[in-house]
Amino acid sequence: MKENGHVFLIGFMGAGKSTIGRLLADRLRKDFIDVDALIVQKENKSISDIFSEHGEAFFREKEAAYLKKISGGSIIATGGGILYFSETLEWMKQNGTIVYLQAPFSILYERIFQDSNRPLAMTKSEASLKELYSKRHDVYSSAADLIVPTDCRVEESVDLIIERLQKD
Ligand SMILES: Nc1ncnc2c1ncn2[C@@H]1O[C@H](COP(=O)(O)OP(=O)(O)OP(=O)(O)O)[C@@H](O)[C@H]1O
Ligand SMILES: O=C(O)C1=C[C@@H](O)[C@@H](O)[C@H](O)C1
Ligand SMILES: [Mg+2]
Repeated sequence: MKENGHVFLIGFMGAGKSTIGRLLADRLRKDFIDVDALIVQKENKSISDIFSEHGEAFFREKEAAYLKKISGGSIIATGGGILYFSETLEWMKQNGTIVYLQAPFSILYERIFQDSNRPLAMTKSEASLKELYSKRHDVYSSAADLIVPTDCRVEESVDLIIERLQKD
């Protein structure tokens, strides 16, 4: 783990970034920030309302801007689309360790489908979500310092991240 650096959890919707982030922060005694929740709080609107009122590009700009304001050494659950801007990835590489939470599409689909808090999952068909998953899988994999499976018990994923961060 980089000294004073953040731990960025990346991965597709339902991969467990929010769930794992909270537990990881407790175990490592660090602050936990969920970028999705931060945007909702700062903009005082739900993610779905931001998407429908201002569009996806507006959401992505806010996401990148709020991410960069988080103070050092936090555990950060990013949004699934955080790598939308390549410049954000460069910033993340310089400011912490990037952990890709990975699970097969079929498992993630079961976790996210019909969840009204995830506008992309609500508006896209299973086939187009699968296509998005495949594209993102390549981007997340090449961005990651560590890849950790989340198609297991939550505690196993958390233990694995801690073990690998200590070696990193
Ligand atoms: N090993 C695991 N790690 C993480 N989450 C798991 C695991 N096994 C089951 N889950 C479940 O999967 C769901 C993951 O949802 P969560 O909201 O944490 O995902 P997310 O990556 O933050 O999604 P989003 O990008 O939409 O915010 C939770 O309901 C959690 O309990
Ligand atoms: O995968 C995505 O593009 C998104 C995931 C969510 O975490 C939110 O950031 C938003 O719904 C977009
Ligand atoms: Mg989340």
